[in-house]
Amino acid sequence: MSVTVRELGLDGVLEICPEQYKDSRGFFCETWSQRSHPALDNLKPFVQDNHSLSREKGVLRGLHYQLPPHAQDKLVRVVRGAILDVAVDIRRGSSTFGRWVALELSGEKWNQILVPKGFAHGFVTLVPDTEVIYKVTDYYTAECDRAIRFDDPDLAITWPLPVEQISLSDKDRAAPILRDAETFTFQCELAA
Ligand SMILES: Cc1cn([C@H]2C[C@H](O)[C@@H](COP(=O)(O)OP(=O)(O)O[C@H]3O[C@@H](C)C(=O)[C@@H](O)[C@H]3O)O2)c(=O)[nH]c1=O
Repeated sequence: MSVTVRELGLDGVLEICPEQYKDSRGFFCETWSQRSHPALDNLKPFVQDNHSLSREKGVLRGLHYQLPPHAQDKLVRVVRGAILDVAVDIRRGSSTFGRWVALELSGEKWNQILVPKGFAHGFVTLVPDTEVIYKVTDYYTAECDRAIRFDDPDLAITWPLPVEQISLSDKDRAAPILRDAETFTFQCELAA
C-alpha cells in the first residue's frame, strides 16, 4: 500500500494519506500498518484505540494532552463527518512554543494527522454526527490528563465557527490558558 506523508510546519506534525483501493463494492484501505508508515518509525508502539462521536456541529474537544510519563502521540482520522483538527506546540523552550497548525480531516478526504507528544490536541466538528478514531502510544491516565483553553488569547487559534456555536465539556470550559498550565520542557522529558 502507498502512503503519502506531508509535513505541516511544526516539528513532527504530519498529514498522512493512506491509499484507498476503490472498486464497484466500495473501497479497501490499510488505515494503519507499521510497515507502511516509516515516518512514524521512531514512535513507541500504539497501545490504545479511541473512538468518539459528536452529535452536533460545533462540538469542540480540546485542547488536550497527557503529561510525562504518560505523554501520548496520536494518529487521528475521521470516518464520518469532518473536523478542523489543531495541534499546538506546548514544549517550553521550543522555538515554536505556542504555535499551532490546523488541518481539516474528513471521511471524504480520508486523511490522518499525527500529533506528537509535546503538543496539545483539539478539534471542532464541522458537521453533525462526526466520528473520530485515533491511536495513542500510551494508556489513558487520568492523573496526567490536562487541558488548555481553546480560546487562549496568546494562542489566537482561528476556529472556523463563532464562539456562540461552540459547545464544550465542563472540563474544557474550566481549562487554564497555556501560560498557567503545566506542560512539557523541550527535549528532556520527550526523549523516552
Ligand atoms: C480520553 C479518554 C477518556 N476516557 C473517559 C474519561 C471521561 O469519563 C470520558 C470522556 O473523556 P473526555 O471528556 O476527556 O473525552 P474527550 O473530550 O473526547 O477527550 C479527547 O479529546 C481529544 C481532543 C484528544 O486528543 C483525546 O486524547 C482526548 O483527550 O471518557 C477514557 O476512559 N479513556 C480515554 O482515553
